[in-house]
Order: sequence, then C-alpha cells, then structure tokens
Amino acid sequence: MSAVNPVHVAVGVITRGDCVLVSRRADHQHQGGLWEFPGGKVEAHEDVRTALARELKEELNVTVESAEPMLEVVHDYGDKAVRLDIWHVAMHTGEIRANEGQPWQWVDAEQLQTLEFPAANEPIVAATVALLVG
Ligand SMILES: Nc1nc2c([nH]c(=O)n2[C@H]2C[C@H](O)[C@@H](COP(=O)(O)OP(=O)(O)OP(=O)(O)O)O2)c(=O)[nH]1
Repeated sequence: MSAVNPVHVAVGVITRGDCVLVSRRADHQHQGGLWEFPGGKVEAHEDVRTALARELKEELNVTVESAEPMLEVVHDYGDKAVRLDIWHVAMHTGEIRANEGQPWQWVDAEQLQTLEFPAANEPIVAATVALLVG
C-alpha cells in the first residue's frame, strides 16, 4: 500500500523569462528516461525549502534566491507513491551545471508540452504553461 506513505519530494519550477528549466531522469531511476522538474526527496527532519535549495544546488549548481509554493500533487505509481511539493523558483543565481551528467534545457510553453513527463506531472505542466504564458 504505497499510497499510505508517499515519498515527500521537493520540486522546483525554475523560470527565466518565458522559459522553464527541465532535466532528464537517468534511465536507471524510478520513472527513468522521462523529463522532470529538478528536485528530490525531502530528508527526515528537513524543511521542504531547505531540501529544494539543497537538491537544486547538488544537481544543477542552482542557488535559489526566491521560491514560492505553487502546488502539491499526490500520485500513486503502484510501485511507489509520491507527494510532489512544487515551488516556483523565480530568481536564482549560479551557472547551471549538470552535476550528475543529466541532460537539461530551457524550454518555452510550447516546447514544454511536447516533452514526455511522468504521469504525476500533468497538472504541473499545465500550471507551468499558465505561469509562462500568463
Ligand atoms: N524531481 C522530480 N521527481 C519527480 C517528478 N515527477 C515525479 O513523478 N517524480 C518522482 C520520481 C521519483 O519517484 C521521485 C523523486 O525522487 P528522487 O529523484 O529524489 O529519487 P529517486 O528515487 O528517483 O532516486 P534515488 O535517490 O532513490 O536514486 O519523484 C518531477 O517532476 N521531478
């Protein structure tokens, strides 16, 4: 019963002008090979903002300068359930560098809608499109 205890994940929708940063999950990971908004698991006793900042720094050398809560999505994949805590990162510093060798790119709303994401991401993509074109 994975849904009983969803994994809490901090996720960043990092925007720059009319674009958003997406990265690709490694093939060996859960939901591997699909695009994602960068982030990762919130560790025990860790605040979600701290987790967001830590994960974005670790994965992409991004320093979060401002982040606002955007939405929350609970999804049960069957093999694993997740609670995605999504934050809009409107301001960041640091030169982006894929520390885990993962592909990443800036995409606009139109390009975003052509990419393959995990099933849980449908409402996140919709909210991000609204944010980018709004
Ligand atoms: N970061 C991120 N994770 C997402 C998104 N959509 C989505 O379903 N997820 C899921 C995939 C994973 O099950 C979980 C994120 O966990 P993670 O990337 O830290 O950890 P993982 O289990 O893949 O990798 P590991 O640390 O166990 O090797 O959330 C998304 O847009 N971004």
